[in-house]
Amino acid sequence: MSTAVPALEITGLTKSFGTMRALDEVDLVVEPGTVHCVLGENGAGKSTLCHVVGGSLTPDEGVLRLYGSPYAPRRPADALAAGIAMVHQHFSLVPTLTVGENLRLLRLPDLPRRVARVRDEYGLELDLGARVGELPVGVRQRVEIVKALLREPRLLVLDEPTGVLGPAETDALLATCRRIAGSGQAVVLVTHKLGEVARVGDTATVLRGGRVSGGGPLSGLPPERLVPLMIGRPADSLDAALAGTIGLAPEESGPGEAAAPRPAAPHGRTGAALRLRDVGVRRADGTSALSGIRLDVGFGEIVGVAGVEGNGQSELMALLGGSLAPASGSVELDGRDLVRATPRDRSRAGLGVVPEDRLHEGCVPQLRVDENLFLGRLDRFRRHGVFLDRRAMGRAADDVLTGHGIRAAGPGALMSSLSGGNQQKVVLARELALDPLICLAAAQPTRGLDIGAVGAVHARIRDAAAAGTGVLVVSSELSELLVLCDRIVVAYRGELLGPVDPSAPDARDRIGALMLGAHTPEPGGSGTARPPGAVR
Ligand SMILES: Nc1ncnc2c1ncn2[C@@H]1O[C@H](COP(=O)(O)OP(=O)(O)OP(=O)(O)O)[C@@H](O)[C@H]1O
Repeated sequence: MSTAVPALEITGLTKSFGTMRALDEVDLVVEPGTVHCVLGENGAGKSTLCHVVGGSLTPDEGVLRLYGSPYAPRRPADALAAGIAMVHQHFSLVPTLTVGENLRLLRLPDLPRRVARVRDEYGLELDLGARVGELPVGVRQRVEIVKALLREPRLLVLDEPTGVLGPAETDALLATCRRIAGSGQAVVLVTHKLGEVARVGDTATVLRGGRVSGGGPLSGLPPERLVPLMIGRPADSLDAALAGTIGLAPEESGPGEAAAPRPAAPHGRTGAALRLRDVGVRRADGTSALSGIRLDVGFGEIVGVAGVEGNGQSELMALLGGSLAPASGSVELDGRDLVRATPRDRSRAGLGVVPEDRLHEGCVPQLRVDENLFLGRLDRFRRHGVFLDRRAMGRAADDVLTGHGIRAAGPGALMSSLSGGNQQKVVLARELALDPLICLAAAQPTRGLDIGAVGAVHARIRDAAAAGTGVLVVSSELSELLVLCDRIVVAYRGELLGPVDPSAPDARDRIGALMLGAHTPEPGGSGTARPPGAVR
């Protein structure tokens, strides 16, 4: 490790939003030529820290030094001029433009040479003529990284860059981080994934409730020491299967280590909570996004949809949420036709939907947290059918916030003021509270959540299933599906392949093969007496 002046040195950084102290006297040192990981639970202050370094937030107190010089950015342009490039959680590309057009918006001199250098040095290939809106999410993320690297930064800050990436794309990104550090620059990497930390990090700082709870060289901070610093309780309090998936066990959790089997749903209902028959969906340009989909989710059953992103999963969720109508086929909730039902009708009928893009589709950012929690159900707080009893609503919301461990200034805080993970928890809490809840369809339910919250969400999903709800989980995290689901189908080019029994010894390999389009039949069927899943 270098003994030169630190790339970034932060001392006594404090930032409050009203009464919420997001950062409280934070100290942090990043050496050049290293990858420094910033860890912490949802709402710990990680993004706020990134925004201060990137010049989009001004601190209340504290001193920043960049390569030994005082650094006090007032706006993002100051950070860029000082040699800092940022990659935030949300994409900053213009979807209607091509990759090349997006890069030209940077107005950098000598762009072709820079693009060639980034390609040769980091192996990051781009199709400059491709329209960004049509690119898979992993490729879009690559464009964001290239965009940051084109500036030839001295410090690259990545705020949860792997949340939206599949395993191969994550590997490529982590390799890029190492290469950047290897060529002498510094990287700050915000992540929830301890496996990634162990693979690329040199040093770490852990935040908890806005304060530094620990940190130092990662050689002395194995996951079992990081976990208590992050979540305030010992690593062995985590669900065993989950611990495997975050690098606390020697092997990644896999089949056979899946969660203990749940008892069959006590209500003894037969039939399907959700039934899709021969469903076809077309995109706006007329091409087929989903075809011949047959899927049953039984009462009390958890069905997973695996697959590389961009194989029809988004359209499946849009179909269930009611924003996309099928071109053919039927969609039924407990025998009730849903095809023409509005999103509100669906929610009232008992279909909970957690969309992938919670901020834009799952909630109303400019409304309060309590209004978002009871969206569509405000009537229960009306007095004399007219006045909204805001106190009662606030009390009910407070209970939900406490019960779900949601960090917010209070029920009256604007949804947009919550950290990404806490927004996610609000959307999940709202959908899980539907009454009745016949079926819950959740896309990437734990994306962006801290490791303590992931376990809590898995427990809630299992509880809902144990109470008879059918659950459909779309996730790009195969480890998550293997610990959570009774049955897994694989989205491939708009079809659902499988099913695979996650407890089968070769489940991971079989799912991997199906992701590449292999039509391997399940020996002996799904291995359960449950309704058949995708039938191909
Ligand atoms: N603009 C804002 N207005 C009010 N409060 C804010 C604002 N931005 C952040 N906060 C609050 O500051 C705290 C820290 O948020 P931050 O986004 O930094 O957390 P985080 O560690 O990045 O969390 P996550 O892992 O969920 O992304 C949170 O409690 C959040 O609600």
